[in-house]
Amino acid sequence: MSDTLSRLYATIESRKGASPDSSWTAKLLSKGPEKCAEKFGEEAVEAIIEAVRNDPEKLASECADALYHMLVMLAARDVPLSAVMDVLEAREGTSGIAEKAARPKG
Ligand SMILES: N=c1c2ncn([C@@H]3O[C@H](COP(=O)(O)OP(=O)(O)OP(=O)(O)O)[C@@H](O)[C@H]3O)c2ncn1[C@@H]1O[C@H](COP(=O)(O)O)[C@@H](O)[C@H]1O
Repeated sequence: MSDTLSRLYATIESRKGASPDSSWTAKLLSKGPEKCAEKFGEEAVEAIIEAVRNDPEKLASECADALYHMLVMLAARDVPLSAVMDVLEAREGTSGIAEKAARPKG
């Protein structure tokens, strides 16, 4: 599963500097990191709408769009997918409830 994401991230990286006429990724990246972030936000909202509507097929499709646009947003800021995976791996085995309780109060 994460192999698919890794391959997709590598494809997105390879589009840096490609022609915006032939690649949607290149077109998006050429608009800058802020636009990429905005686009991710739009796609995330579309996924939320399908989750609320409870349409499993459309939810899966919108989440695929959101994941793709999240990877584009990361690439636009030169944050590798491995950095995200490292954070997730470091959290493995720690309950979210325990993590929240251990946070410094402030
Ligand atoms: N996974 C995706 C993917 N998901 C969604 N999209 C595109 O993201 C776009 C967003 O859809 P929208 O409906 O929001 O587009 P829109 O309404 O025209 O956008 P606006 O003009 O309203 O901003 C569409 O053009 C989709 O085709 C994707 N484009 C590319 N990929 C992957 O990226 C690879 C490289 O793609 P290119 O960079 O185009 O070669 C592909 O082989 C795929 O694996």
